Amino acid sequence: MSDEALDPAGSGGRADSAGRAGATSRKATRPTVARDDVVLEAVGLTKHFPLRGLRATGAVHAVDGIDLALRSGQVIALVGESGSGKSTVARLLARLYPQTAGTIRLHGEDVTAKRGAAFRRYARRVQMIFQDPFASLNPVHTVRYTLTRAVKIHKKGLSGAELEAALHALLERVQLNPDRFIDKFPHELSGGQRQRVAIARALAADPEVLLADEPISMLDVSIRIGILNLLQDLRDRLGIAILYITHDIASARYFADRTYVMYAGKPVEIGDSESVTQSPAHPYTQLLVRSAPDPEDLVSEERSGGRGEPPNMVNPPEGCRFSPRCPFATDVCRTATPPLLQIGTGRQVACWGYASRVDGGTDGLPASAELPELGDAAAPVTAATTTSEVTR
Ligand SMILES: Nc1ncnc2c1ncn2[C@@H]1O[C@H](COP(=O)(O)OP(=O)(O)OP(=O)(O)O)[C@@H](O)[C@H]1O
Repeated sequence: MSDEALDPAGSGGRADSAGRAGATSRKATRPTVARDDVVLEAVGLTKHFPLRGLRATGAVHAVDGIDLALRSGQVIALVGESGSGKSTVARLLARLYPQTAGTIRLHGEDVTAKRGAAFRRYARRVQMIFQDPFASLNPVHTVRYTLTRAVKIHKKGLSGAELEAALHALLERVQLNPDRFIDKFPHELSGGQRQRVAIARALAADPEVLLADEPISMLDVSIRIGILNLLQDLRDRLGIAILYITHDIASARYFADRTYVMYAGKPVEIGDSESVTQSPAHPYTQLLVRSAPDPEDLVSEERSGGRGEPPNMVNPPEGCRFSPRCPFATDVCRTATPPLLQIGTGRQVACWGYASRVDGGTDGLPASAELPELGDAAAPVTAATTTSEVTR
């Protein structure tokens, strides 16, 4: 089934009067935030999963000390290959896992110890959208049932015409025609339509933050852009802060305001998406960009790539975790962990190759003789600079 049944009017124009389910309750539950205000913040967020088994010792270092600030009306992309810790970051922010270390703050308030009603209040403000819309909707329930349940959890006491209006408003908000879709079962919907219903269910909570974990990767290529456009619309109209998790740096450029490139549980490059994708500074980002043959092409089935060893996350490499795969690595890269260095407005890179160029000199950084020679950050990556390729 195609997505042609979408309401082409987008219902966006009606959204403020009808499209926000329970607009009055929004006022009651949601603090007023200005566009670009920090809504959700992680500081030093870390997750180590202890190995299980009789003789097992150690832990998987899934996420190691990430700082992240999600702002109202902004999309941040977390990009990286499989196993780099992207989903774990989203699950930590959703409080589905306890963190090993670090703090999560909502509007500046530490939420890491919240339980019971306080946790439930947090959970409704920070909603997750999962990768697989086929698994995330119960096949025995209609769209009406699924959305009614979500609305009633978050807006107790709604019934009759008010409830019906709220359900219609939610479907309109995700650009599905309510009359056509409200009584459908999941098997009667396309993947894109199911993902829209899953997004509508998340919106029932009137969230301030959406954590979208690869929301398009399981969808037919022809409908991916439609879902990204919908999320963009929610960002713009409702000012929702969005964390967008993806393997695909090309879609990050299209969709995200800022991009964080993750490698082996750590961010290695951060900046506005245009700069990160057009002039990647970190050798790993260069490799990712290189593996996306056409940055304009959001609908490819697969990116090129194949060779290259992902790091051991139980005993991550010493120093820079990318050093075993990096064509520029020197001794310092293999022994000392590079900090995130400021390399321009809003841009940071964790690479010793930039240590001699950062503002404020090189105090505390290795002597320049020890540092790797990197090419111009803006220079295109060539085969000669690429010894391995990302696996996905
Ligand atoms: N519940 C868990 N228990 C143990 N290890 C886990 C658990 N969840 C994730 N990991 C490990 O943590 C590391 C990071 O996994 P994560 O799923 O966050 O990466 P990812 O970048 O999202 O990968 P993918 O794109 O494949 O989902 C991996 O080595 C993974 O095997």
